[in-house]
Amino acid sequence: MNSSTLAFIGGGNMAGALIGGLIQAGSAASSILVIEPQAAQRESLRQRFGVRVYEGAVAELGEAEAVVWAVKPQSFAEAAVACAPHFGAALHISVMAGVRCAAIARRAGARRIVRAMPNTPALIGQGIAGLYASPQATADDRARAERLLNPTGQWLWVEQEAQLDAVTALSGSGPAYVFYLLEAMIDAGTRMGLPAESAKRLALGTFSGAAALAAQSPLSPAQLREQVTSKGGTTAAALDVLAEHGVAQTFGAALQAAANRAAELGEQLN
Ligand SMILES: NC(=O)C1=CN([C@@H]2O[C@H](COP(=O)(O)OP(=O)(O)OC[C@H]3O[C@@H](n4cnc5c(N)ncnc54)[C@H](OP(=O)(O)O)[C@@H]3O)[C@@H](O)[C@H]2O)C=CC1
Ligand SMILES: O=C(O)[C@@H]1CCC=N1
Repeated sequence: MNSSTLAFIGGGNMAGALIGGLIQAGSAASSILVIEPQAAQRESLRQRFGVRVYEGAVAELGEAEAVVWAVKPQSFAEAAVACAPHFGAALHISVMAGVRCAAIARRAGARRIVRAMPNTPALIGQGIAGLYASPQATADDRARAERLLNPTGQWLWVEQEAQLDAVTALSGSGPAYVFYLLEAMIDAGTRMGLPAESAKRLALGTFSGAAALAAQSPLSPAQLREQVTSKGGTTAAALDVLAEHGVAQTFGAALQAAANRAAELGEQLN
């Protein structure tokens, strides 16, 4: 990463993950500035990474060649009013769920925009993000966004902006579904008599092992599931209960609700 100035608007979880990755990848701390209203967050970012932190919009935003929008969608309008007067001709990269390029262009005066939808495993370099570039973004802009995301894990580009709502529903919110299943499996194991620590280890090992197998195997997830499922055996008994309760359909409905919410957050800002 080169050392031209990068400005983060919002210094919470996602900004912290991205900044941590950039610093580890060799970016100079002095090239990163963060606007963050919470004193505790500012202090944490300053101590962990040595970046420049400010409570509110400052003239230094004009130095930024790239701006990263990492506030909640509901905070974007107010933040844009405060910051927009200071921006130069920067590339704008947004990680905000739902907020459309059109709204970022209109409210922040941005022209070249890349939207990214990362997820929290980015905190340990094992995230996966979807990226979308506005038609005005250049090849250099895309490369810059890739350099921002690289240290946090994997990324892929989508062709249509609306597809980012599906990315948000699947992988942006996705870690929460995995944690939810983990909690349920650990609880069940504990109720069936395992020590809590053992149940946790077994559940975690099962998730990481199954994910690694699915990633490496030429077989589809459905075929891998069939390999586990002996006729008349234990897995079949469990899967019958999941089917009776329509768990696959429920998952479908849950992801659709997340995508709808992303679209709604976007519409509120148009
Ligand atoms: N968490 C996740 O898993 C993911 C989040 N995202 C997106 O990333 C964005 C940030 O999420 P996350 O990091 O979790 O949220 P956080 O709440 O941790 O961070 C946002 C920070 O921005 C601050 N803020 C509020 N208003 C302003 C302002 N006017 N100027 C500057 N900073 C401001 C907030 O302060 P205060 O608390 O006072 O409001 C808060 O500290 C969201 O848009 C979300 O959709 C994307 C992918 C995954
Ligand atoms: O829950 C949210 O709105 C954010 C976006 C994706 C993950 N967290």
